[in-house]
Amino acid sequence: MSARTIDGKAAAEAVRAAVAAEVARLSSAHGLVPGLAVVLVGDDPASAVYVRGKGKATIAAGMRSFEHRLPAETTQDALLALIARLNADPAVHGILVQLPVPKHIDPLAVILAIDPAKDVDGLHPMNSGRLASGLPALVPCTPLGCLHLAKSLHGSLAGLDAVVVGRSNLVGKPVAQLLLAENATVTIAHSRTRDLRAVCRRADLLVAAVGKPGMIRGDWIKPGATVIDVGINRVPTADGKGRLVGDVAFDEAVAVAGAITPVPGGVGPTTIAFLLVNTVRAACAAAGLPTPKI
Ligand SMILES: NC(=O)C1=CN([C@@H]2O[C@H](COP(=O)(O)OP(=O)(O)OC[C@H]3O[C@@H](n4cnc5c(N)ncnc54)[C@H](OP(=O)(O)O)[C@@H]3O)[C@@H](O)[C@H]2O)C=CC1
Ligand SMILES: Nc1nc(=O)c2c([nH]1)NC[C@@H]1CN(c3ccc(C(=O)N[C@@H](CCC(=O)O)C(=O)O)cc3)C=[N+]21
Repeated sequence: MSARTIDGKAAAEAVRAAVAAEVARLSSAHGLVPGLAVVLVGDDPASAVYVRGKGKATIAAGMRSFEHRLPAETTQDALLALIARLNADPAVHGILVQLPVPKHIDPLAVILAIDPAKDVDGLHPMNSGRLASGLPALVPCTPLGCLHLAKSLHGSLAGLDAVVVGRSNLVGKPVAQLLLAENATVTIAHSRTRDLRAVCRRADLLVAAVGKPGMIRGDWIKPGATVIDVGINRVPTADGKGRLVGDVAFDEAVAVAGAITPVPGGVGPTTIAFLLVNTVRAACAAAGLPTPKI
């Protein structure tokens, strides 16, 4: 049996079309044009892939895009000063600082500097705390994408055994919170988990967010399970260009799983789509308008 491949690109296009329609309505009815500022300090391979897709998608949805590419030597003070300017800029409704930042910059200081109302990455403790407490919040985009794909496949996730491998604040923990809110029975695994293979094999829904190419093997997957592969890893190829692979050994997993997201073309495009959604939500909240239904 071969798993169904989940088409993240098509799912993302549908979300982006809904965003574009909402942006058109906001701009004609309220003169509101949502704006997203993206800050990249230095370079990181996964961030480079993300930045490539984001600017284009923002413009295509009818929104404003403000890109700030800073050299790797940028000081923390200079970065915090830029964030303060973006916090104060009424044309900017969403701020995203690409992670990781260079070693001499404290990522927590950066996250705490962002106005929680503009925190479209959902990383500020105000937002992660609200998510954990079941209150309305800006939620990280990749977890929103994962949930969107899982729900479009399963409808209800209630009672499913879900295993999330990875516990970062950006992906693992918020994915687990969203799954819990959907009434799945959630296990969070990490680098200290004993017998990870056995833990993964219990999962009806397996989310891999580790950053290790092909770490999750075919025999770690329960036959028929749904596999959501968040990993974005660039591996070398003979032609020197390199290619993107996920955290799941796709060729093995596809023979066992019921459904699986590919890399590229799975979770990645939905991350970008939900970044636009979060920016529209933040813009509406800033303008005192109700949360749009997208
Ligand atoms: N598709 C998309 O849109 C996005 C993709 N990504 C990609 O997803 C991946 C994960 O990102 P992110 O969460 O930010 O990464 P982090 O490096 O912050 O977290 C990785 C997590 O994986 C765990 N881990 C590492 N090694 C192992 C192991 N051998 N066994 C079990 N668990 C392990 C770590 O455990 P511990 O806590 O114990 O150290 C940690 O919790 C990366 O490839 C990243 O590029 C990220 C964001 C968006
Ligand atoms: N503050 C912060 N928030 C993030 O959400 C964040 C980050 N920093 N740093 C880097 C990682 C990585 N990430 C990706 C998002 C989309 C694709 C994406 O669109 N991928 C396409 C790739 C298409 C291509 O090949 O270009 C796909 O998977 O199909 C990739 C990677 C977000 N991240």
